[in-house]
Amino acid sequence: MSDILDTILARKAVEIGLLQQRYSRSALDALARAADAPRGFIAALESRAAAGSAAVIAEVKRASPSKGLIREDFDPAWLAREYADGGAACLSVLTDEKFFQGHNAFLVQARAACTLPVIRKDFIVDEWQVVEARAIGADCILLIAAALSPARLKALYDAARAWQLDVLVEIHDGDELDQVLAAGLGDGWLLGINNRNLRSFETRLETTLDLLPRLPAGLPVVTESGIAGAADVARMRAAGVDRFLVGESLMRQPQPSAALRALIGG
Ligand SMILES: O=P(O)(O)OC[C@@H](O)[C@@H](O)c1c[nH]c2ccccc12
Repeated sequence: MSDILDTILARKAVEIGLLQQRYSRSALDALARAADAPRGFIAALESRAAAGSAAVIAEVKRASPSKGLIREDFDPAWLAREYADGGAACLSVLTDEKFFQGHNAFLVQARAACTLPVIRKDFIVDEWQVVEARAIGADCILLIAAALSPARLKALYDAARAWQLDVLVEIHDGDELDQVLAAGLGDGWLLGINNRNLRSFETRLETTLDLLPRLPAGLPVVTESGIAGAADVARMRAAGVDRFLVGESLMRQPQPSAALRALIGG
């Protein structure tokens, strides 16, 4: 049976074809070379965590397949300034147009409005999308284990590192964790555990908590999705998780800066 992830990946194959029609590879490479230098996504996150604070990647997310439209008044530059003001370590910007109502331009606008590093949140399955990410100014990319064979994960990771991009590798269960660890990635990546199942949309914070005993010591982990407030942050921090990716609960607030400050706490 075909689920939402398969549907999204089928659309990505079309978009990659369009990208390859719009640019020659040498033209896309030239844009990527001309882009602003990467800001150091992992370094920014790690310095916040090392300082003993909750390190939050705050997400610019207008809509999602599971929630529909999340925020009516949507201004990526304003949101970026709110998130920076509220103490975000990094930003995440959805660039997928069809399923999340995102846009490459939103990443450009958000990044230009602050000094924080930005991850391009999309479904990357091809090297051209990695180069496109650098061309629009991304500092980090997401690679989703459920969408990639181990060999492709490694190839895309290597491509990202060659462009000085950091990588957030997302898993959702123990099998995906084993695959990622077996892929033999070097440095320059972080592990993300998505509490939301991309196939069923079920969101459980136990997804992160249950996987913790299986993680290699010293591997930094980001808990993603379903963080609704300060109580969830406290619960995670009590279990030793200090890095967070938060979208919806901040996007629904009239003043995201204040909401983020409350989430991070003292
Ligand atoms: O809005 P939430 O529940 O705070 O979740 C944010 C982020 O984790 C979620 O948007 C996400 C995690 N992994 C993804 C992969 C693709 C698209 C979106 C995502």
